[in-house]
Amino acid sequence: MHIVHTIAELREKLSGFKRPSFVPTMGNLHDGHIALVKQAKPLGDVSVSSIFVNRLQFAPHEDFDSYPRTLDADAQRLEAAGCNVLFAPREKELYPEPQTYKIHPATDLADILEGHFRPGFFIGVSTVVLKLFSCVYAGMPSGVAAFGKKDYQQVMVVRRMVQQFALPIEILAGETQRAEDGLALSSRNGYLSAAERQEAAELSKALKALGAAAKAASPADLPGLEAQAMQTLARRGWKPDYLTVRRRADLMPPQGPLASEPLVVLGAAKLGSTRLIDNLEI
Ligand SMILES: Nc1ncnc2c1ncn2[C@@H]1O[C@H](COP(=O)(O)OP(=O)(O)OP(=O)(O)O)[C@@H](O)[C@H]1O
Ligand SMILES: CC(C)(CO)[C@@H](O)C(=O)[O-]
Ligand code: BAL
Repeated sequence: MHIVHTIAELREKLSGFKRPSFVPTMGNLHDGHIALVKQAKPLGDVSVSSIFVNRLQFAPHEDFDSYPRTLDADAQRLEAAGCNVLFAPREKELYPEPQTYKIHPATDLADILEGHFRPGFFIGVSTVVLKLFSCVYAGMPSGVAAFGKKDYQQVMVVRRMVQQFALPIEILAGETQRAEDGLALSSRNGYLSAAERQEAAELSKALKALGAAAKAASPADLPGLEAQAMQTLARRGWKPDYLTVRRRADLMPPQGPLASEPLVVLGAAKLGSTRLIDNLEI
């Protein structure tokens, strides 16, 4: 595996290939990331991953500074997974000057849920993803990029961007990899104390319970069920941002009979100072 830190080196290592399979990450890799690399690899002719903690998508009070940076261990895991090129740019390489040209996904999709609770988040994500895409795919006839369903809304925002800019990139959405107790794997799980780690599986349990209750309900019942689910977590010491049942197609609240369209239950909540997100398709 080649480890490259500049765009020029990346392009040099990719010259001669026609269809990169790419997994962008912020590093501190776990089995969720590795599963994405393994799923995407057979769909392209060279496997590329990036590690870049993107300041643009963090609000000033968020965890940009404390985000775990574990490049050596990450490189070992990627090499074992069959990655061919690891792109790990320094901040000055990707942002040599303040990034004043930004992608503003000003849509219903990007302003709700995560976009509501983390204003600016999808601007930062879309901007860096487009920039990473341009580093990896420039001059390529096609490509594939893999994102995890754990960040459900992020996959949808990226898909929409790829469609609106007519990028020749296929977006693969990988299933959420979980610990045995159901907790979605996430780099931020590393912030949890031992007691919090035990409690953390309650988020996926709450989504499951809300999904089961929603199946037997009508749309008018949903706000009450969602409020109950948030209260249950709050009583256990969580600070929930949202637990909600949405249409998979556009993440809007369902209008018609709940059995008639594909739905997803999404949640975000803070346990101590750690904010976790998860979701479950029902
Ligand atoms: N448990 C998981 N299963 C599948 N894909 C995942 C999982 N966790 C993260 N991913 C995906 O890996 C890619 C890189 O994510 P990132 O580096 O932010 O990791 P993360 O664990 O989600 O970190 P964070 O704790 O910051 O949310 C994203 O597409 C993300 O959706
Ligand atoms: C897609 C991404 C790498 C952009 O920084 C990040 O949002 C992530 O790791 O999910
Ligand atoms: N995994 C999504 C990136 C973030 O939370 O900043």
